[in-house]
Amino acid sequence: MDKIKIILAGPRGKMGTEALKMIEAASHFELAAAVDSKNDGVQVKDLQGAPVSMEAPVYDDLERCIQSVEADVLVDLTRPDIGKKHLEIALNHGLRTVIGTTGFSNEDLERLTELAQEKNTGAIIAPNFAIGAILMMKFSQMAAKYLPDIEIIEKHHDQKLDAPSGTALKTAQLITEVREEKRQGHPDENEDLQGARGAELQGIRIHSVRLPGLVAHQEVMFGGEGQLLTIRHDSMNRASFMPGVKMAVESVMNVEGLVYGLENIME
Ligand SMILES: NC(=O)C1=CN([C@@H]2O[C@H](COP(=O)(O)OP(=O)(O)OC[C@H]3O[C@@H](n4cnc5c(N)ncnc54)[C@H](O)[C@@H]3O)[C@@H](O)[C@H]2O)C=CC1
Ligand SMILES: O=C(O)C1=N[C@H](C(=O)O)C[C@H](O)C1
Repeated sequence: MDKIKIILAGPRGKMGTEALKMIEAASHFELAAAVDSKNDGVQVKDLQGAPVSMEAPVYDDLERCIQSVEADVLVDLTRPDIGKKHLEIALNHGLRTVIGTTGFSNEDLERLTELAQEKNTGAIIAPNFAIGAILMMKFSQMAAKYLPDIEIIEKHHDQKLDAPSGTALKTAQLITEVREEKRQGHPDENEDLQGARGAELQGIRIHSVRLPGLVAHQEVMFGGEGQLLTIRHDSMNRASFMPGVKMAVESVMNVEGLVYGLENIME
């Protein structure tokens, strides 16, 4: 079997450095190049935190990288504004893409779904690669059918740029597929301090906590008469995401159009 040749965007980041280790350890993956915001022309092995044996060039521009190296898949682990641009560039070049970067709006998803169709190219946007988090979202969708009063509390490290998290948005979206829109709380409820009740998506409340010491955590709370159900997932480190990144890279080789969420490719 030919190796899957990967361009990794964001190789110096918390996720990127972990992804480099995963690529190096997978015998059927090969790093074709990396795209960084700087370090154009250096070798990946010379980046801080990179495996010392990784011989692949660094580019500071994705377009030029795609034109210069032979690759099968782009993996993007950068930042919201860059991830969107990168997916657009990759699709325009017909390059299959796995996006772990979060911060995509519904409008972004609609536009990029159309572009993937138009360019006849497969792509996966995975708001969360951790298998346990996918299960947490699926279990929450199941529970929402029976307990429709729901509050999502997501907790992340204080370097996170987007709020709410991609996982919280995806969880809420999955729940809206099975739950009628519903106003929660008292009909006369008033927010005496703006934001006290969190963000709102079709009546579901979403609260974002940002603190040093946290990695990535989410609780979905369901309230019923005389009972509470809490479904919770914790990622303690970035290694927790890597089996999902690996699965996404393998799967994107056979995907048509844009797939939003790893649950769509898990058996
Ligand atoms: N889908 C998932 O399971 C997960 C997704 N994430 C998301 O992945 C993204 C990255 O997260 P972290 O690694 O924690 O962030 P980070 O801040 O540690 O890393 C981001 C990296 O992107 C680089 N970057 C910025 N502009 C760039 C450009 N133009 N080209 C190439 N690289 C560029 C930065 O230099 C930095 O090294 C975030 O959007 C985060 O929300 C994070 C963890 C899990
Ligand atoms: O920024 C992070 O760290 C994470 N981002 C993703 C999200 O926004 O849901 C996935 C995970 O929660 C970690």
